Amino acid sequence: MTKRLIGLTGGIATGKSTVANYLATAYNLPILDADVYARDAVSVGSPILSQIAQRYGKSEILLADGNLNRAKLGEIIFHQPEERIWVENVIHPYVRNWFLKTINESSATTLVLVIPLLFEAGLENLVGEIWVVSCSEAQQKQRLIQRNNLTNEQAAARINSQLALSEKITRADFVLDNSSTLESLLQQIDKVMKI
Ligand SMILES: CC(C)(COP(=O)(O)OP(=O)(O)OC[C@H]1O[C@@H](n2cnc3c(N)ncnc32)[C@H](O)[C@@H]1O)[C@@H](O)C(=O)NCCC(=O)NCCS
Ligand SMILES: Nc1ncnc2c1ncn2[C@@H]1O[C@H](COP(=O)(O)OP(=O)(O)OP(=O)(O)O)[C@@H](O)[C@H]1O
Repeated sequence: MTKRLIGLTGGIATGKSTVANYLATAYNLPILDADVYARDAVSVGSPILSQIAQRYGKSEILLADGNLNRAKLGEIIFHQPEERIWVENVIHPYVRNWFLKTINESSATTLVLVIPLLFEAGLENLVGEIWVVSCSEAQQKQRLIQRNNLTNEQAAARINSQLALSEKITRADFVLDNSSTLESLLQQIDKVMKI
């Protein structure tokens, strides 16, 4: 039987995790999260973390305990597009393989794949339908600043590293508008799940 593969994307901090948490609790759906796989890719002792350390210098990019200094790598890749592309080229194949392996091994009939960079990384074909979670640009920036404790400039750099949300909306099968209350968002999810 073919599996229903829901690709959940949107801009940074527009509400993907909020939607995924609801799909997990209310619909008991398994959630596969690209950010989790991307973290796994750079775990202590991994070949990918070694490559990153080699490029940026161990003392520069690793914390005292050997973990990746994520804030430091973020400062680099969200300000230098060529470095972002380099990092993506080493991490994305790992993430893609993890998705393929997990989908293959799962006995679930419906799976939710949370992929922030679904369009940017050309992963449209991995999923059967694309849901885009949206809100206004001002809300997105505000939520990002608040949740990650970023400056206005840092938040803008992250947002600008991604394909414009307006463009993602045009490529969606379903758009979930998260510019209002949580309740309104959950109602929209229930509606789409009934289709
Ligand atoms: C730069 C890193 C270390 C910053 O870590 P941090 O803990 O601050 O953020 P986290 O990993 O939770 O990501 C938060 C969000 O940032 C955005 N983001 C992450 N990487 C990218 C990128 N290469 N381009 C655009 N946006 C990105 C996504 O919306 C993501 O959901 C990390 O994001 C990273 O390793 N990025 C490169 C790998 C990647 O492309 N990951 C995206 C999923 S495959
Ligand atoms: N309707 C809403 N009203 C107010 N705040 C919200 C709403 N929906 C989500 N938020 C808040 O906005 C922030 C971003 O939401 P969430 O973490 O779900 O986004 P995300 O798209 O998964 O982010 P990322 O791209 O970083 O993984 C969180 O702090 C969340 O609590």
